[in-house]
Amino acid sequence: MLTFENVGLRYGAGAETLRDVNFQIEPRSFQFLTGPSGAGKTTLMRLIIMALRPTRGLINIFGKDTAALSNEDVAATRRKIGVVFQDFRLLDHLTLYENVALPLCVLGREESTYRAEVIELLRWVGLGERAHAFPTILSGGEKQRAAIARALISQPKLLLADEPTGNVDPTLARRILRLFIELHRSGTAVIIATHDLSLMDQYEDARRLVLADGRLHIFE
Ligand SMILES: Nc1ncnc2c1ncn2[C@@H]1O[C@H](COP(=O)(O)OP(=O)(O)OP(=O)(O)O)[C@@H](O)[C@H]1O
Repeated sequence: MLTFENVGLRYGAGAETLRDVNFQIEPRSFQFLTGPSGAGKTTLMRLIIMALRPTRGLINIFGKDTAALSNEDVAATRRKIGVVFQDFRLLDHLTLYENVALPLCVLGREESTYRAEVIELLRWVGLGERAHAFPTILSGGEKQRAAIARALISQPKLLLADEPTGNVDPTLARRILRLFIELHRSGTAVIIATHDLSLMDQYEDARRLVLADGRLHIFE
């Protein structure tokens, strides 16, 4: 469902941040993306969601060459990808329910068609009681789980999560990992960017994509 072929990315005039990156992501697969701080994990995720264009190489997603996509196709492709950003990106003036419902609301869906789905998803991430709270009064872990719910509401085929356990204690990190594993078992491909070795050790079946010196090394 996603292929990188000889992808390079250079910011400005400096050296390449990513070099000759080659990998494939299969449907229903689970992988950790790891590497030292500054290795390019966020950059790689931004390439996948087409927030950045590669300096060279080919990126093919859901069977299409991303270089050939029209703006409309880019928007349609992004709707198939759920993203949990490092900084959550919740809107503070909306309740959790409204934040999670937003992607569907933007698509013009009637609230009656999704209300139950949003409540169910908030329950699934353990925030059923917090549906009408505003993000400003939530803990880091609660915001994290709300951001996960929002990424999942459109039932994406591919989920990207950037340091999804960076702000939570080990118990909550385990719980969040279990949510991602459950999601993967229900058919979504999952890529989790993380530095957290103990988190990766909890799911040894996962592939590891390791960035170092701009190159990607794959451990099946
Ligand atoms: N917009 C930008 N312009 C110039 N350089 C950038 C930009 N964004 C990132 N970089 C540089 O690219 C490199 C990779 O950054 P990136 O954020 O992708 O790393 P990361 O592996 O996600 O790091 P971390 O684990 O600390 O989040 C770093 O050297 C960073 O300074």
